[in-house]
Amino acid sequence: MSAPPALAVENVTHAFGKVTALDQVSLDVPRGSFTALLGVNGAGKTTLFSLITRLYDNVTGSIRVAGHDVRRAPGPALARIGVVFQSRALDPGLTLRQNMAYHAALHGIGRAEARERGDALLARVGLIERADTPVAALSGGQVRRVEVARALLHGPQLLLLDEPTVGLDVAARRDVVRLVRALVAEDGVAVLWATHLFDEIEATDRLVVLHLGKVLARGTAAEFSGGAALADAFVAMTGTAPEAAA
Ligand SMILES: Nc1ncnc2c1ncn2[C@@H]1O[C@H](COP(=O)(O)OP(=O)(O)OP(=O)(O)O)[C@@H](O)[C@H]1O
Repeated sequence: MSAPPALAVENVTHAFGKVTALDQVSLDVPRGSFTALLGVNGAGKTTLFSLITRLYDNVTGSIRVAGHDVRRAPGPALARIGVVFQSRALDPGLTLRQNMAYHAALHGIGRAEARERGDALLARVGLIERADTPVAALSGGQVRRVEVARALLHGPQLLLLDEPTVGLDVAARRDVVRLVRALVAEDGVAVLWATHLFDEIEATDRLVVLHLGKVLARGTAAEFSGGAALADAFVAMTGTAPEAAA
């Protein structure tokens, strides 16, 4: 039997009162793949991430991480997930190394191993020279790269990123995208990348289009756009104005 995917979401529905944020959502992220989750504001991306990471209990359906159901086996499932949320996860007054040590301790990683892994990951994201600098002195793009390193401390198979380039300038966006794609290609990490920015998606990427809580399309970006620009295909499918989709 082949190994289960890094993430398998089946028929997940979630409502906030009368608002159905997710409606029978199914998708998967194969091991070692980059999958883009494309949706404009209110699509349900953050709600989905909150269910995968058990901030919310999923009400119906199932979510499995490398075969482990997040409700029935939360420990093994969560141990395999790294997350970069929209909100900042680092203490700005602490240095990069101190932040890494703190998060390693939260994962129960011993001091010596934490230092070794923390430094290796800071090197991986190109910031080892800044290891003893406070996070407050970094640029927005550098902070994002440290957040990626932090999310990888416990060696997860699946990395979730919720609109990680929002608020960054063009060069910093490009660096973060490149870094995460390299983690997939070279380190075998599986990535689910939530975004509303079409230019972050490449033709060969696996793509899930989420709109108003429903999955409207799954496949490669090229299959979805059928030769047209991705934004045009999205607007044609959803009727959402280009301004909102930009
Ligand atoms: N805590 C909450 N209480 C009530 N409604 C919520 C809550 N969180 C999300 N919603 C609603 O659920 C729907 C999906 O929101 P969600 O934040 O998951 O979308 P999103 O794709 O992440 O969009 P954004 O990029 O704006 O965060 C929206 O209609 C939103 O208003």
